[in-house]
Amino acid sequence: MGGTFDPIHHGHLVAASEVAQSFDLDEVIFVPTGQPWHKNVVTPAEHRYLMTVIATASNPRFTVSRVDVDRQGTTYTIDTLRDLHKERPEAELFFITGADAVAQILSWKDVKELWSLAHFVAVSRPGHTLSVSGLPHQDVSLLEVPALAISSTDCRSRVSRGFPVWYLVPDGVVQYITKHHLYRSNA
Ligand SMILES: Nc1ncnc2c1ncn2[C@@H]1O[C@H](COP(=O)(O)OP(=O)(O)OP(=O)(O)O)[C@@H](O)[C@H]1O
Ligand SMILES: O=C(O)c1ccc[n+]([C@@H]2O[C@H](COP(=O)([O-])O)[C@@H](O)[C@H]2O)c1
Repeated sequence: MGGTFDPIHHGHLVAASEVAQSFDLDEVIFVPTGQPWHKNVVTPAEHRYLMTVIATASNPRFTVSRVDVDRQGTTYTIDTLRDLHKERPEAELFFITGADAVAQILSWKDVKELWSLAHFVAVSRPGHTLSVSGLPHQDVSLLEVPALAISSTDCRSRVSRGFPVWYLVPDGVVQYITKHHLYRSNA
């Protein structure tokens, strides 16, 4: 599951858990982005990576990969999948996205090659229509997951306005945000 994870929240974790269960996955690898081309991310990748490690630590099926954080330059999923294939040549890869992300997928780099590297699973998300219209049906599955209207944007905004994010993100992530003074002034 790729994401900016700025910060990781319970919407991400529930989506990953539901896909793991429904597709009988051995492992869910969370892959925090380095610098995505489509977002102006100001929080250093190392903070986003560590929050993802903290959030996933209690689930033995969840792991976190540094492939995107450690690669120089802009993050593209085509590179993420190539790197994961090199690391795990025997693995059958699934890439988990939300309804909003999959709706943009035709604009992603080397999209035609993406389908040969992984099966894509798009999960429902409040406020977004889940659709595979225009996408190769054999390569993309849809999954309805419990609706959690949580976004990282809203979490950042709440922290910057002095509102709590308890129960929107895991407790350890709240503590990390507080300790490192994240999101105090940016929404
Ligand atoms: N509440 C949610 N329910 C289902 N999927 C989600 C949810 N939040 C995020 N996702 C999906 O998780 C992946 C990573 O999301 P991302 O890290 O960009 O979080 P975000 O909440 O969308 O962030 P931002 O608000 O900064 O855009 C994306 O594919 C996104 O669609
Ligand atoms: O490869 C691309 O061109 C591309 C464009 C937009 C998003 N992605 C990936 O989609 C995942 C979710 O992105 P985001 O912005 O919702 O965090 C993340 O792993 C991004 O690297 C990838």
